[in-house]
Amino acid sequence: MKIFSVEEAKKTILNRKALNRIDYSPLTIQRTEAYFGKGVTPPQAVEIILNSIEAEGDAALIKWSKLLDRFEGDSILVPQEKLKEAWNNLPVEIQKVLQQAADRIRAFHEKQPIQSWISEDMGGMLGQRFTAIERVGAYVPGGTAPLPSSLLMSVIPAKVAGVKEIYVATPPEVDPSILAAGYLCGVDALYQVGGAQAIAALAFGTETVQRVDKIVGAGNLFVTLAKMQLFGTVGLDGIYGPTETVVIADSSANPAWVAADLLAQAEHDVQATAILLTPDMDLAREVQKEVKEQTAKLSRADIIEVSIDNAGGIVLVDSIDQAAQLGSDFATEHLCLSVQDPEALMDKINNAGGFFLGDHSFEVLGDYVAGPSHVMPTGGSARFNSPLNVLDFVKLSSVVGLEDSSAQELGMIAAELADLEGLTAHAAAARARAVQK
Ligand SMILES: NC(=O)c1ccc[n+]([C@@H]2O[C@H](COP(=O)([O-])OP(=O)(O)OC[C@H]3O[C@@H](n4cnc5c(N)ncnc54)[C@H](O)[C@@H]3O)[C@@H](O)[C@H]2O)c1
Ligand SMILES: N[C@H](CO)Cc1c[nH]c[nH+]1
Ligand SMILES: [Zn+2]
Repeated sequence: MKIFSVEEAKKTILNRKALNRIDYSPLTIQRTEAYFGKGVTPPQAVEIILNSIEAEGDAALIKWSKLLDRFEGDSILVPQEKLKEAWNNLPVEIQKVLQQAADRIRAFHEKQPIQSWISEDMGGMLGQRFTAIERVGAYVPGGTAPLPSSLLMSVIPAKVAGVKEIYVATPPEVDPSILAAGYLCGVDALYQVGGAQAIAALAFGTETVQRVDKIVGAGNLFVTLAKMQLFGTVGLDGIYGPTETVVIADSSANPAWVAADLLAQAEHDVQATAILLTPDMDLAREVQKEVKEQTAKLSRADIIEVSIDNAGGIVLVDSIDQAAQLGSDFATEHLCLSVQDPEALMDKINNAGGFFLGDHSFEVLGDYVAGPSHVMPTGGSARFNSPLNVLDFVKLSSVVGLEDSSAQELGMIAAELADLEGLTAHAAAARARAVQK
């Protein structure tokens, strides 16, 4: 893991680019050209997929799944009895930990206050009425690693919000743990399809896949690019792409744990980001050594080495305050504060998907069982977006039921403003109320 100066880091690993203009890794370019032809970029490949799903439905879905995921089945829909069978076949201790995680995630999201309200002190009924989104698609990543935890983290907040129909899509072959998690959470259907093609199918609907009102869930570059291209066609939760973690550490931090936390997130994807910001050169060297030694023992060392080489590093900062500013500007998904006083440091930082306070509240707890959803904003979108939560599954409607007297008085103001805008029909509608019934 390379040690950077702040100046070097600002030109490289801390330099955020808009997602669809990033320099794709050679591996990603090579894979995409292998499927779509020389010179085809990932956004162009995604556009090809989306257009074909919209035009050809299931036929295109099967075609892409065969090409991209070596799918050999003939139906995208996994029968519900397969979900129940997978749950029943799980070892009891695995059923127990999935249930424990699900219970904590539910308990956390049930604490989120969602309350419709009506006031009567502005001339009649005025307020906001919350309603759950009717149909939600939850994408569960499963390319390099099946993530049943992601199914819990996407579906449970939707259930707490009152969403009536929840459809899951995840790449084939679907790991039994994901099927079992789908049974545990009571999903309405589970489709064995991944990538951009899954997002397109949920957005447009096909002969087999239910069209939904909103799609949530994390995914790789292709899933994220598909969501970006489908903005407006379907409701979307945000940019929850390749995993990112930034650790801010001082001399109090445990270098072995800092290295372990960086590697945990680096193993998600060749495009994952793992960065340490520290003013302590001794710690930097210790972590560098730990990263090397620990990586050698990890089964996903191949992914880690690419991601660390691609977007990882240690940045030697002048102070913890400078680290806080750099961290906030980077707006990472996970921000781990392994410092003497993490709460005080958090108060100096505005942007992060999730704050993990202290050496013991490590982000892997957040990945599985702390409670908040681990589906968190990436690509710098933590500047304006949040981790997936109950609010993603409700929408509100304004309620206006003014008393006649107030309406007439306000109508005259509206009419003047309509005149100002040259909207004569608006003005006429307002003035029509001014005339006694
Ligand atoms: N931000 C978060 O909250 C969060 C949470 C969990 C996981 N993640 C991220 O989700 C991602 C999971 O990635 P994954 O790849 O394991 O699974 P994935 O399910 O996101 O993507 C796999 C799909 O990508 C498609 N694909 C792969 N290469 C392609 C190519 N060259 N052209 C077109 N399509 C292609 C395949 O069809 C496959 O079904 C990782 O980046 C991980 O870091 C993020
Ligand atoms: N850290 C991931 C979010 O970027 C979530 C996850 C799932 N399983 C393990 N980790
Ligand atoms: Zn993780």
